[in-house]
This record gives sequence, structure tokens and C-alpha cells, in this order.
Amino acid sequence: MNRKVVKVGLLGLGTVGSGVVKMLRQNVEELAQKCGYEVEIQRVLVRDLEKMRAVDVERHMLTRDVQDILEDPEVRIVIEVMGGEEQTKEIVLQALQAGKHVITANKDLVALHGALLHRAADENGVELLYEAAVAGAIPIVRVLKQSFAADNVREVMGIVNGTTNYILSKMTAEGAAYEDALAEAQQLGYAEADPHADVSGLDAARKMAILASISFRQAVELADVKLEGIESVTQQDVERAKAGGQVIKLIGRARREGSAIEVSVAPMWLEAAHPLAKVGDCFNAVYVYADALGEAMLYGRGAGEMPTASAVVGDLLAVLRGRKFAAAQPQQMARWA
Ligand SMILES: NC(=O)C1=CN([C@@H]2O[C@H](COP(=O)(O)OP(=O)(O)OC[C@H]3O[C@@H](n4cnc5c(N)ncnc54)[C@H](OP(=O)(O)O)[C@@H]3O)[C@@H](O)[C@H]2O)C=CC1
Ligand SMILES: N[C@@H](CC=O)C(=O)O
Repeated sequence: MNRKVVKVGLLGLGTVGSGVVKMLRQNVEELAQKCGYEVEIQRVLVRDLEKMRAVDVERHMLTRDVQDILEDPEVRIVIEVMGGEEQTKEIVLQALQAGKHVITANKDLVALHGALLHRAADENGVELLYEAAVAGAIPIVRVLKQSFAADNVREVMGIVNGTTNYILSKMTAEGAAYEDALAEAQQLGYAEADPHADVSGLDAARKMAILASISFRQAVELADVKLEGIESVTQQDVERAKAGGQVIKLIGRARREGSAIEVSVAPMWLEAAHPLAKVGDCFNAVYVYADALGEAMLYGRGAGEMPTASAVVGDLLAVLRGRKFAAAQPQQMARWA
């Protein structure tokens, strides 16, 4: 097979970035067969050049200067798995304006600046994909944008934060202390750099704002999402729920009624027989209710190294198979040859 090489710039080498490197290395052949390209990581942006990493990356590939990636004409795709908001927005905008396709796992970024970034991607004829930003490995973004595109979505609801689901599940099943369960979730790589974003409900609110914007085809502002986290949920609450045959879960909900859109995140007491009550560990589950479809539920791991990497690399494959990438190819290849 006549195989071309495509160079990728990776921003971040933490939990998700390491998973992406592992997956690209483990699946070189399979990926090449699926898209016709051999993917090579050209440079990796980090903060600390000396840190021990979960994967071996040659020292010369690491950089602390993002311009080494943004100004490299060989880098055609940027994978942003560093997190952050304002500075990251500027970096991603610069990448898009330089004609690079961008894949991101950053829900903060997409929830706050999605409209601006989509415009920049369109203006520059490149892709902006963010499957990993919502519900980890579950392909909910693509399903809403493509598979259910013909339908009229009325409601999207479910569990969209792995850390809080892990904590509540541990408190329910094992009587674990909140702080211990949170520390484990951090250890396992599920939590955000600042875990307050998880337990306050903000991370779930960001994801619900993204899902609502896609489902109802209009920008839903993060500020308009009503949110309550799990910080005030006590072991006594969990035990009382259990005694009454119920389970406490952090539930995100986005509903459209006429022109009114309502989006919320809050702990809810569910009957133990409810399908969402059985979603444990760091798993997520999302229900979609639409006119023709009726209802559908998607279920899978919502956080962690390899599940999230799977969504990121899935987006990478989508870019490489896409028309925009192919369209830019002859001219670009000639210029870089
Ligand atoms: N963890 C998960 O399960 C999931 C995470 N996400 C999202 O993916 C993104 C990454 O998450 P995760 O991998 O857990 O985060 P980590 O904190 O584990 O990793 C972040 C990485 O980015 C680097 N980095 C951060 N800021 C900068 C900066 N200013 N300049 C240079 N490098 C920087 C860090 O460098 P250094 O190592 O040197 O400190 C680190 O390698 C976030 O947006 C998160 O919300 C999405 C879905 C699931
Ligand atoms: N901190 C997040 C990571 C994935 O989005 C979570 O726990 O769901």
C-alpha cells in the first residue's frame, strides 16, 4: 500500500496525552490501513521537561514553546489535551488560522468558545473535533451531529461526569468516605486538574452546554446552565437513599420546550431499578429522546487514560479520512515536498 506520513503536534502529555501516544504506537498498522496514513508525533508540548512520564518520549520531541508546533508547516493536525481556557483558546485559534486541523478533549474550551472556534475552523477550511470532551469514550457528539441529525431532539439526559459517579458509587456500594473516593478518582486519572470542577458540577455543566448546543442547534451558554454539585451529599444522604431503595446520581439534563431551552446539573435520587442507577464506577450514560427515534441510551467509560484516548484517536481518524484533509493534500504536499 502506498502510505503517506502525517505529522501531528500533541499539546499535553498527562493522562490523556499519554493514552494517545500509547494508542498511536500500539495501532500503527491498523490505523494506517484504515486511513492510508502513518501517523507520526512530531513534537509534544509540556510544562516540565524533566518530569517522569507514563510513556517514553524522546527528549528532543518535548518542548515548552508552543510555537515549535504552531509554526511547524509539517504539523497538519494539532491534538490539544493540555486543558485550560484563555491561553488554550488563543493557541487553538492560532492553530486553526494556520490551517491545522484541531482535535481537543477540552470541554472548558468548547463550552466557552465553541462558536468562535467553529467559525475559525470553517473560515480556514479545517476540522475542529471534540468527541472526547463529552462523556469520554462514548461517541455522543458524533451520534448527535450525524446519526440523529435528521431527527428532532427533545431531551438529552444522563451521567456525564466520571469522577462524581465514581465517588457516589463508592459511597453507595462500599460506604467509602467522600474524600477517600475523590482521592482514588484523582489517582486513577479521572478527575480534572482542579477536581473542584468535577465535584461542583461545573465539568458536567460544560458537557451539558455542549450537548444542548449540538442537540438544539443553537449556542447554549455555560452561564445559563443551572448547576449543583455533590459537595453537600453526605454519607447519611447516601444511606437514607439506600434504605428507601434509591441511589443518588449526579444527573445532567437538557430539554427543549417550544423555543425554551433548560439545562441543569444536580444530584437526583433515583429508584434503584432505574437504568441510570446501575451505572457505576467512572461509567457515563446518556439518554437521547427525539421525535422519530423515541429514546436511545449510550453507555461507556466517561473518563480515564485509554477510554479518552480512544475518542481522541477516533477523531484523528475522522480527520484523516475526511474531505477537508484530502482537499488540502495535493497543494500542501507539493509545498512541503
Ligand atoms: N482525564 C480524563 O479522564 C479526561 C480528560 N479530559 C480533558 O483532557 C484534557 C487533559 O486532561 P488530562 O490529561 O487529565 O490532564 P493532565 O493534567 O493529566 O495533563 C495535562 C498535560 O498538559 C500539559 N500542560 C498543561 N498546561 C500546560 C501549559 N500551559 N503549557 C504546556 N503544557 C501544559 C501538562 O504538562 P506537564 O506534564 O509538564 O505538567 C500535562 O502533560 C483536559 O482538558 C481534560 O478536561 C477529557 C476527557 C477525560
Ligand atoms: N473529570 C472528567 C474527565 C472526563 O471528562 C470526569 O470525571 O468525567
